[in-house]
Parts: sequence; structure tokens; C-alpha cells
Amino acid sequence: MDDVAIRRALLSVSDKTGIVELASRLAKNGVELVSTGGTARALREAGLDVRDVSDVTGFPEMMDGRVKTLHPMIHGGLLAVRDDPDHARAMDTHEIGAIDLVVVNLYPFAQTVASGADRDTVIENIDIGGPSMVRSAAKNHAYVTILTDPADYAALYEELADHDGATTLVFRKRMAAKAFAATAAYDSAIGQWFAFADQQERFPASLSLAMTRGDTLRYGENPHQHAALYLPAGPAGMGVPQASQVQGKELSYNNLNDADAALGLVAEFPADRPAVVIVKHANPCGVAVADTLHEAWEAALACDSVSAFGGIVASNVSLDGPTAQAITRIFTEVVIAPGADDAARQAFAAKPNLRLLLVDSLPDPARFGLEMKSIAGGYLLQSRDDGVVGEGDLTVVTQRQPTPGELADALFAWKVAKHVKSNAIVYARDGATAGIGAGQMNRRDSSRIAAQRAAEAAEAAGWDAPRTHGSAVASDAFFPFKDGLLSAIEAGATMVIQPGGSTRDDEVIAAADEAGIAMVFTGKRHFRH
Ligand SMILES: NC(=O)c1ncn([C@@H]2O[C@H](COP(=O)(O)O)[C@@H](O)[C@H]2O)c1NC=O
Repeated sequence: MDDVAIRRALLSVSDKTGIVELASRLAKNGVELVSTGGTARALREAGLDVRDVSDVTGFPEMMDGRVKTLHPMIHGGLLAVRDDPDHARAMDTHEIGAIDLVVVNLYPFAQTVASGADRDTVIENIDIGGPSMVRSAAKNHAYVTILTDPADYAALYEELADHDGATTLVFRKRMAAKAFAATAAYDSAIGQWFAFADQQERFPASLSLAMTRGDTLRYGENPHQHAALYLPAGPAGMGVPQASQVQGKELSYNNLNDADAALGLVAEFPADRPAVVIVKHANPCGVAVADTLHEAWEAALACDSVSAFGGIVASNVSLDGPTAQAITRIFTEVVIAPGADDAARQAFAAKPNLRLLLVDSLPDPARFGLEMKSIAGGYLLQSRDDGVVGEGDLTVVTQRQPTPGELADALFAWKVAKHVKSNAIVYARDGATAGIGAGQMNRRDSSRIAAQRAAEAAEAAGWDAPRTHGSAVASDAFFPFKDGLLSAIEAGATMVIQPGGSTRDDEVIAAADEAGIAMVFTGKRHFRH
């Protein structure tokens, strides 16, 4: 018989949601209530009869609440193996009463950190007595029921109703598993805060991540893969998981990944000029800035309207009606932006499957953060690629100086190249990408593919020449040979931006000089895998 009747309960909660109802129901079932200071006060105010923990322990709660329940009268009552004669004798000798149910939720450590509280306040919000009780009760789930989440109170009511005021071992096991996961996440958040925020360690000797499950996704990258979204237990910042979904189908694993890529790139463009990014398979296939958002959309789409089909669209400003109308003319999976006016919402509503996501703000491209990737047998961690290159960081290495227009296009192309999988080649002209070559195993192929796409776009649009003519071209890493540069020159580029640093830089610079183009080195590369 695995059922244990609930006769005595200890309630000690920071989040007092639902605690009065829970205690009232228990009291009605004849359960004795024991409670700590603030919780006991709340229950008494609701007219319930409660025994103070200090009455059970014979010690006052002391040291600003640091010591309340840390006592053998409590932990003996939680940990005793009731069928063990020695344990039973110890309980008799010391007059320790069994505790059948523990309801605890912990000091709000993560919320305190997120609020920007000072160090002393953060430290004071490390709960010690609570996790100790949670662990004691969860370890002894053969006899004790532990609840750590107000969302489980309803399940307890059902359990007690179905089992005549008792809980089953199955229920206690389930709640114990949840309890240990809760204390592990809690301690992990504390460990992370000590390592990263307090000690400013880049890579602590040991690292455990506290995450809570968000959505369980239909499948992963492919239908035979399982997937779920997890969120950091502590402060998360702004990103796709924090966006609100206004309409559309459930987000898939690939939608989330692609929307993250689109949002990360569009956030590189200051909101004083509208920008649009179209992403396919985590690579941009069209990016533009313009005087109006609608113009930016048209220019981004013109880069590669074939690839844009089924794409993810991000903008750096609130969506308006004309832009939304234009976006809905092609099949679009997701649109993400920092807002949408009524006309835009109305336009999107005509495409009910289209997922419209709104963020409160764009992520800061220069924010600190770690990226993690799993490899067989381990994990790779690195700081985010927060490198931002401005005009002052550039060295002109050719005889010819770039014109202001070329320079602006080069810096634009460089921003885009940072978000294109390597080897990345990006042609840009007049604030819009003209051709993008992504993810090739050599730079020359990326260059050729980008030029070929630009030629196809020109043909589709009926232009006289591809927009690579007179463009600036960005290469995410140096040209190891001059062939990559030559194919860019052949495509019509008049300006090159690249990190430099190849042993053959001299050859590459000579080829640029020979063609009469301008070239700048950034001194920084942007591999992306
Ligand atoms: N010190 C202790 O012995 C102790 N025992 C329980 N707590 C916590 O005190 C909180 C409830 O306090 P109150 O009932 O006073 O509002 C709970 O979050 C519980 O986890 C404690 N606080 C911190 O460690």
C-alpha cells in the first residue's frame, strides 16, 4: 500500500499564489498546518488555524529569516524512514512529528537579479532553508509529498479527492522529480550569477545551465527529430522566444532558428532608416535599407526573389500597411518586427497561416553573450560575434580611395556578410544587396554564385545589367588567392572590403590596383558556421 494520508503539512512559500485556498482545503480535511512567518501571517489573516514553525522547533525564526526551518524537529519529520524501527524510535525519543506534505517555493533569486538589485540583496535572496526542505521531502518521497509549484496545487486536490485524503507513490515520485529539477535549476542560476555577474569569469571551471522548457515543437530540423524550446531561468534579454505571436501557425524549429538569424541581422541597422532582411535557411537572401520600409522591402526582394519564396522577413521598424501588403504577395513563413500598425495587421490577417511576431525591442548587436554548440563528446562555447566595424576601423590598401557611396555600400555589405555562412561574399549597391554567395567551401565559388544570382535577378527584372556592376563586395575572410577577387572584379565590383591578413595580400592588392578598384581592410573577420 503506497498511499500516504496527509495529516500534517508544512507550508513555506515566497510566491503566495493559491496558498490560502490550498491551506483552506487541507484544513477542511483535518490536516494540521505548520508554517513560517510570512506564510503563517497570510493564512491567519484568512482566518485559518496555523502552528508556527518556531513553536515546533522551540527556536525563534532568527537572523533576518536566515534560520527558520533548519532544525531536526523539521528535517527529522521530513527524512525519517517511518517503517524503520530505529528511525521510529528516534522520532519517539525526540518527540519529532512526521510531516506528510511540504509546500515550498523559494526566494525569488532570478527575479531579484533581473531587477538589477545590489549584491547584498541578491545574496539575501539565496534561499537555504527552502531548498533543504525540498530536498529532504523529495528524497523521502516514499512517505512525503513535496509541492514546489503553485501550478501543481490543482493536481494535489484531485489526488486527495481520488484517494481519500492520501497521495499515491506515483504522484509523490512525479512531484519529487519536479522538486529536484527545481532545486537544480535554482542552484544553477546562483552558480551562473556568481561566475558571470559577480566574478566576471569568462569560462567558469564548471558550468550548469538553468533552463525551463518553453514550447514543445512539432519536430526538429527534420520530421524524424524531436525538439523543444528552452528558455534561460534567469534574465533572457530580447529575442525570438520573447516575441509575441500575433497570428499564424505554430512556430517550428526551423522558423525559430531562421527568425533568430533575421532578427540578429536586422538589429545591426539603426532604426533611423528602415531596413528589411529576408532569410532562407538561416542565410540572408536579400537585405536593404531605404527611405521607406516598403522601398526597403522591394529592394531586398529584388536581390533574389526566387530564394525569398517561403522566407523569413525581419524589419527594424514597425510594419506599415503598404509593406505588409507587398510582403503578403509572396509566400512568407514568418514576419518579425518591433511593431505593426493596424493596416499592417489587417493585411497579414488575410494570410492566416503567416506567423507574425512582434518584439518589444531589437537585440543589441554588441550585447555580451555566449553561444553554445554541441559536438560529439562535448560542447563548444564562445562569446557572440559582437564585432562592429566602422569607417574609422578601415585601412585603404589600394592606390584608389573609395568614394563616399562605395564606402557606405562596403560597410553595408560587411554588416550583411557577418550574418552569412562562410565562405561569405556579399555584393551591395545603393543600400541593398545585389548578390549573396553563402556557405561554399571556397571563396571563389561564393563569389561566382553571388554574381550569378545577381545576373539572374537582372534578367528577371529586365535590367540592362546586374546590380553587381558598380557595387561594393564584402568577403567575410581574406582572399587567400587573387582568383576570388578577380571574379568579383569580373562581376563589376568597384570596391572591396575584406579583413586582409593573407600571406598573398600583396598579390591581391596588386590585382585590385591593376583593375583600378578601391579596397579596404577591416582587420577583423566574420566566419560563421
Ligand atoms: N532559513 C530557513 O530556514 C528558511 N526556511 C524556509 N525558508 C524560505 O522562506 C520563504 C517563506 O517565508 P515566509 O513564510 O516568511 O514568507 C520560502 O521561500 C522558504 O523557501 C527559509 N529561508 C531561507 O533560507
